[in-house]
Amino acid sequence: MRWNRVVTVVGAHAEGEVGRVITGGVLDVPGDTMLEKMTYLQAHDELRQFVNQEPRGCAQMTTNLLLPPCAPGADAAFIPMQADGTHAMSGSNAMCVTTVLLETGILPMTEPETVVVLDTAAGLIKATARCLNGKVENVALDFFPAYAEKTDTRIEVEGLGTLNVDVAFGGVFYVMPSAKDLGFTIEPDMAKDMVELGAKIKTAAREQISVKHPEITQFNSIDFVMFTDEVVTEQGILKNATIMPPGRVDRSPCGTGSAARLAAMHAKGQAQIGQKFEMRSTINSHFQASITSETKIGTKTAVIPKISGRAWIYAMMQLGRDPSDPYQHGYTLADTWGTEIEHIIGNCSTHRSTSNL
Ligand SMILES: O=C(O)[C@H]1NCC[C@@H]1O
Repeated sequence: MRWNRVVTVVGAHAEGEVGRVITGGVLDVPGDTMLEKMTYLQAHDELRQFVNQEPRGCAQMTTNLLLPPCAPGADAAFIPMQADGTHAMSGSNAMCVTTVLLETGILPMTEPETVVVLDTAAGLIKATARCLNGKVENVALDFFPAYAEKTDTRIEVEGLGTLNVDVAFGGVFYVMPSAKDLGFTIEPDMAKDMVELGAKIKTAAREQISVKHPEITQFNSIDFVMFTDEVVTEQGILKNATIMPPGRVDRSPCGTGSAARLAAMHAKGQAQIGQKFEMRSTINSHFQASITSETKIGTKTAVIPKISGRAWIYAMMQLGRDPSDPYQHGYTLADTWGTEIEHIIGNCSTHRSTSNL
């Protein structure tokens, strides 16, 4: 075998959402902060294309690049790379990264509890892993501040008319329509319909609502639509369905989406500090969610969410590239990758990358 590129990847999922972790083959990324490193990767897309695009990847997953931390006091850092690009933070992926770090021994595991501080482009995340007999049984994430940009705001959506939505930041910006307002409940057989509805709602929201994080001004666009639903409201059992490019449903209850939802609920007086919620996904997996305290982002009232869930390792793999492979950067096609992203076929990448990653 004569590969000219090899990347070691650990396959993991958190409550059903795949978050693979690159543990070898990439030394570092230029930048003095994780925000700068994320920005570099957004401009030099080769690594993401190599690991996420066909034949080595697929649209329904994230590949997380594990890096040394930049922030003092952090133990590790990660950057989520998804089908539409590189993002600042991800809850289900933070659970996968923490589980991989401890179960593969990159960081020492202590029982019954190990704390891992993760550095991300959106800020520091304290991950508390409950460990038993070498297994990470649960990862509780103490998020950075989440806040509601708008609550109960109306948008006009093609084919749907006027829709009431919340918009909030939980690590990325979410627009959150209620499934009930649209006449459905979040169930597996609604996945395709939610993807189609989500595309229209995201277009409308991006056109009609402007967002800008008060402190990290680079965060200035709505990334995901997350449909919200109630299962048993009185018991705090809720449902989330995050629609991700190029057109698929998050298999987890969505950590950053749950954080954003808690911020919107708190702003509307529907969630109090310490109140516990169970966030369920379209496949009925679940996160535990609560607000630990209130804070400020600039002049905006914000909350500190705590989101916890389980992750499992399912594979150890090496991804490689033969010099004669005509698809050095991989490829995508609209049948499964949709039309929102630019398709790359053949030996060239749309971003003629100068990166040496
Ligand atoms: O849990 C989360 O925050 C992630 N799950 C997929 C979409 C988000 O990145």
